[in-house]
Amino acid sequence: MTKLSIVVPEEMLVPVPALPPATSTPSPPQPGSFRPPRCSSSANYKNILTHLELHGNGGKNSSWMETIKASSPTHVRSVPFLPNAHSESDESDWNKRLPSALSRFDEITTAAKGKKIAMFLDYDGTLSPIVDDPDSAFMSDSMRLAVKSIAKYFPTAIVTGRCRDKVFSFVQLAELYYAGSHGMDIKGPTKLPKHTNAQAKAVLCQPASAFLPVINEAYNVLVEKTKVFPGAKVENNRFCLSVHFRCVDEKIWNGLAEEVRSVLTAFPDLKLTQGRKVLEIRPTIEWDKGKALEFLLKELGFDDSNDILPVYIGDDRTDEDAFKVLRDRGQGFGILVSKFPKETCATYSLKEPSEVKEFLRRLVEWRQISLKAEHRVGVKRN
Ligand SMILES: O=P(O)(O)OC[C@H]1O[C@H](O[C@H]2O[C@H](CO)[C@@H](O)[C@H](O)[C@H]2O)[C@H](O)[C@@H](O)[C@@H]1O
Repeated sequence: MTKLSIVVPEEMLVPVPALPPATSTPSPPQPGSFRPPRCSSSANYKNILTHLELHGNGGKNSSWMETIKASSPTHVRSVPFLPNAHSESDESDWNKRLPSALSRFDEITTAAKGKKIAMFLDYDGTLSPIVDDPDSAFMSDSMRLAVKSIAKYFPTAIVTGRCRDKVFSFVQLAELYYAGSHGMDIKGPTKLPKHTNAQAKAVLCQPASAFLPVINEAYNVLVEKTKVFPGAKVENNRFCLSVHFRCVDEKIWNGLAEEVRSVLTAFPDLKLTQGRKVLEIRPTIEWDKGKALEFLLKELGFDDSNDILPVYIGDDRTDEDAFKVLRDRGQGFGILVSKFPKETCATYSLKEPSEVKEFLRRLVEWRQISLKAEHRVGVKRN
């Protein structure tokens, strides 16, 4: 029997006990809220829960806190019924299941021949390494240059759980699309790159704007109520909130989660999910990074086009919604940033932000070479 080891990553944890999982029926749409044509997020979330249940991490007896303790991304955890787990063959199994986008680079560029690449990039854990202080998750200059170069050749969007203005202050590239608040706040480039049209510049999509008052109210209450938990930090991401517990003593994680849950009982239009040592609070509308990806493809004029190759790179559970959209469309590739095996709808993997940078650089190089070749052919013909 093949031995298998698995890391239960931070973002694949079961939701806080007693909260409705993401599969629950959302509240009726609020005035002005946007109902997208199709939704895929809950299905994927259900898969993850099923996975956790299958492997003994989501069972009723295991507490939320125990699950979190076992979830550090550097913590290799054996599947209970397959003991003595981690081995070199595990790594090669993982590489076979989700090959490196760098080692399979030629496969990707072959698929891109005759098509236009559209690049979608998550921020935290993808373009910047995970750090303790969310306000200090800066992007390196070399990463900024790599993203700037990619945007010269391909339409490029940042798709993040962060507030759009905040992520812009980190990235500082006006030629990109930005989809903040898990895709609930989308804006087109303010500086027009060569490949975009004038229409794209005016893009603005805010499907959760009707929820702003309730989100702000919940933010104020959460700031007050979490003050007694040293290290806890509430981040206002405009159309969603984050309660960070990375710097909270794990002995009080459970208490903090209970407090957040208790606050949310007064806000039935908000739901709670979980990311990398963060509790995420957002409106109950059916909108996620996958919906944002579909919206942007449409805005770019590629909705029904076979001439597009969308590439989405991300590290978080929330990015799975976008990976799934690509998989369901049979179009483009999801690239998961992770050093460890995870359940995923992505096609390829990259280990960390430095590999993301390397991948972006190689793509730029490939594009420059193919443009030169196209130019030479054009000159010969004329
Ligand atoms: O969609 P993303 O761009 O991946 O944003 C998801 C959350 O990212 C940030 O939190 C995460 O990164 C922090 C900085 O490295 C880290 O301290 C935290 O523990 C991580 O959860 C961001 O602060 C959140 O608001 C986003 O929801």
